[in-house]
Amino acid sequence: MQVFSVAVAGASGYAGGEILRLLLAHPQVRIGALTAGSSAGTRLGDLQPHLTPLADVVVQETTPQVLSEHDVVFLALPHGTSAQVAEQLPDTVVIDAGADFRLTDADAWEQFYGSPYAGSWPYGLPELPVGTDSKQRSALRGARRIAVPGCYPTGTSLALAPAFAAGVVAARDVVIVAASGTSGAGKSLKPHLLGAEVMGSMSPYGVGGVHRHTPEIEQNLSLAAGAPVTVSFTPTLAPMPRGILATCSAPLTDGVSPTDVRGVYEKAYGDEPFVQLLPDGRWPSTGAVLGSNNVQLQIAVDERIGRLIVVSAIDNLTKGTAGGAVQSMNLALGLEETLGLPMTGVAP
Ligand SMILES: NC(=O)C1=CN([C@@H]2O[C@H](COP(=O)(O)OP(=O)(O)OC[C@H]3O[C@@H](n4cnc5c(N)ncnc54)[C@H](OP(=O)(O)O)[C@@H]3O)[C@@H](O)[C@H]2O)C=CC1
Ligand SMILES: CC(=O)N[C@@H](CCC(=O)OP(=O)(O)O)C(=O)O
Repeated sequence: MQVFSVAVAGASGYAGGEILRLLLAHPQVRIGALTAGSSAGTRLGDLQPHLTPLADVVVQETTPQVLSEHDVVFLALPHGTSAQVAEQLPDTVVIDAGADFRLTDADAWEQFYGSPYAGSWPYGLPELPVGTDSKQRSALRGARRIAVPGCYPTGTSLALAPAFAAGVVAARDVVIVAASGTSGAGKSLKPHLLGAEVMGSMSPYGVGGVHRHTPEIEQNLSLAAGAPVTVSFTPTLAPMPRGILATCSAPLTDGVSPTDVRGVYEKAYGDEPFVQLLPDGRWPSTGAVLGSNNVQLQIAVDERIGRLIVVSAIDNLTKGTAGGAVQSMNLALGLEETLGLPMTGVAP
């Protein structure tokens, strides 16, 4: 059995920590260098106390020399940092959890990120329908560079893409409201994320089409539809550490019945190991997907106003980041896609 050496840059952060949690259970991976920024020189056990088997590994500085000795490098670094590191790793498979290479439209990048465009890499969302008969996974097999999706785009794109791919919704008045756990904002100290601000309270942010995941969601849905799709996207912060619950809706095409829509989703996801269309009447919850690579979905048709409503739940750190990253690595290396990825959540 082939074993691949893997380094993680950003090992002290939330995304890097979750990548390591999954890699520790991966049968074909040997964890090598762990790197970070200001915490270089610290034992991982002092930074990520839940990663017991790696407690005595000392985190190193993030340099091309340290990282290039590996078959695979995961980058879990702030936006802009990963692009600089990746270009110095020409011979390594690089899986970037950051946003640097997610967008194919340079103007959209500059508008939403306000920095120079670095380019685009194959997008790491294997289950994403691309047109009627294809999925994004075909672009990931054997890839040497992969851009892992943002957490909101993962849950929301998988919620609506089958409907766009099948043409059962119209590409206008698409509305998405999603609540995220606070780990989505990373580990660094931010005043609006203090416990006293977040506990027992919910609030929106990035309202009015300005959140940087808006163009990423539009890119995914446009790819599915084969035509431009625009969305109204409103993120909200929820008083929980992990999870994203997204409520997504779009106008139904004339003459489409609730049974037709259910058939579309059953066909799109019936064979997907990580995407579960729940039985009628049961609704997704973040608690049920906690710590797993699963996406739970449920659909409803509001016949009174002719809209499709799709609710999705993911764990933002697992399927929304690290799980998507490891799943993409499996495809890039020609391994079984599900290796090392939890399909059971943690409850209660
Ligand atoms: N949290 C989430 O749900 C998701 C996060 N992501 C992406 O993953 C990436 C990491 O996010 P997250 O883990 O949340 O962030 P954190 O703030 O928790 O971690 C950031 C990591 O980057 C390291 N770092 C910061 N600056 C540098 C630098 N100049 N050189 C080397 N290392 C540096 C930090 O090291 P140190 O501690 O030593 O400073 C730390 O390990 C981001 O691009 C984020 O957008 C993607 C999807 C979802
Ligand atoms: C709750 C929260 O703050 N979430 C983050 C998104 C996390 C994510 O997916 O990050 P990247 O696109 O940066 O990789 C945000 O809204 O900025």
